[in-house]
Amino acid sequence: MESLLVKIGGSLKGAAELLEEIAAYPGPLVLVHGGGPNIGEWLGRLGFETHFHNGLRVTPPEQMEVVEMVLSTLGKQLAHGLSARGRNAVALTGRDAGLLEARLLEPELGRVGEVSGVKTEVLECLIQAGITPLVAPIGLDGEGALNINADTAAGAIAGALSLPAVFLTDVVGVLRDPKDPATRYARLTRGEVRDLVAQGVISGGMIPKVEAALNALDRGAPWAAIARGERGVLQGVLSGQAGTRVVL
Ligand SMILES: Nc1ncnc2c1ncn2[C@@H]1O[C@H](COP(=O)(O)OP(=O)(O)O)[C@@H](O)[C@H]1O
Ligand SMILES: CC(=O)N[C@@H](CCC(=O)OP(=O)(O)O)C(=O)O
Repeated sequence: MESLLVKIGGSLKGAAELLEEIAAYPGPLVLVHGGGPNIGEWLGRLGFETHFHNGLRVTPPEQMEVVEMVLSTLGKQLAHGLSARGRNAVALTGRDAGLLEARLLEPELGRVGEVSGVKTEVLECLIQAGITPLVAPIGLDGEGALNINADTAAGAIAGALSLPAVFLTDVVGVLRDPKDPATRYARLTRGEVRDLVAQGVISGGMIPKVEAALNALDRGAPWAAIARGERGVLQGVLSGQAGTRVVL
């Protein structure tokens, strides 16, 4: 069975149904998870205000520790959820074995990074050993941890490992009308993506997803798709029945 990189959106909050689906996949998987809603919730509880700029969370240094704590805990919870369902999983962040080298994106965004290098060794070792790695999107530069959008991290890792990239989220794919699941695009080219972003049809959290899908393809992923994290989705995406395939 084909190896896949699967990105789990924070919007899915590790739903039991999704864990069942992922645990049951018969082939090797590398998982990258988000956690945006949980990060927002914890920042709020701790009295921090949170702002987004072009879909990225502005992350002042004093909030970075919270981001890292939330993502690390979420990774461990997901690893437990999968291990308990018979798929042994280990949760990592970009700090482990130098996995995600990053650089500061724009100083005005605070500790927000983009991936500058992926050290794939630890992922390859775990896959070889039959263990599923889960990666939280924390990168490292010379100063310490950087907050990376999880879609961006997933695209970079899929490219580095030459794995198909499957972005699981809370919608069935890219939609012409975000409120109507019947308007799903089965396939989108780079040019079509660019037009839909310019028209405002693709907005918010969908922008980093389509960009990450294109980036993964540019870096060597054989294919990329965006689909809803539900039972049967991985087979659906593999057969081309579910989700939106992004092509070059
Ligand atoms: N054209 C579009 N089609 C589908 N969803 C869209 C579109 N434009 C914006 N979105 C939004 O993108 C969201 C998915 O991104 P996001 O909330 O960041 O998810 P995740 O946490 O899974 O990464 C959808 O729930 C929807 O509100
Ligand atoms: C820089 C940046 O925006 N980082 C994201 C990282 C988590 C993420 O991307 O989670 P989702 O997949 O749930 O959106 C954040 O702080 O929310």
